[in-house]
Amino acid sequence: MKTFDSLFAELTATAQTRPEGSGTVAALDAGTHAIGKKVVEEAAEVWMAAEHEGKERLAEEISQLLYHLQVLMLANDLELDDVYTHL
Ligand SMILES: N=c1c2ncn([C@@H]3O[C@H](COP(=O)(O)OP(=O)(O)OP(=O)(O)O)[C@@H](O)[C@H]3O)c2ncn1[C@@H]1O[C@H](COP(=O)(O)O)[C@@H](O)[C@H]1O
Repeated sequence: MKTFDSLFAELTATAQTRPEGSGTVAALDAGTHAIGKKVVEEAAEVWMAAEHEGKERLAEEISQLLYHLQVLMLANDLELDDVYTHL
């Protein structure tokens, strides 16, 4: 099963190797403004799922939010430790 750290390692490699058809590469090319909008959209979907859609949908929406947060980290040259130091 993927974890937060293993997904970040995968996305870091994806950003470097830039495989064709990667949504991550497309998002990174679109830039921080576009990624930030996606983060806000996914956060709203997390909120709605928590209120109305049940645990399974909530877990799915949270996974998408975590993904987009990681893309935002990569777009801004943040490492996991830059975040973990504040936990
Ligand atoms: N975990 C994810 C992941 N979570 C969410 N997403 C993206 O976020 C979108 C969220 O879906 P929504 O239904 O909320 O959005 P949508 O409006 O239907 O879709 P869009 O029109 O916004 O793309 C998905 O369509 C994906 O584009 C993800 N994209 C990729 N990953 C993983 O990231 C890795 C690299 O992926 P690629 O860069 O695509 O190769 C792989 O392990 C993937 O599994």
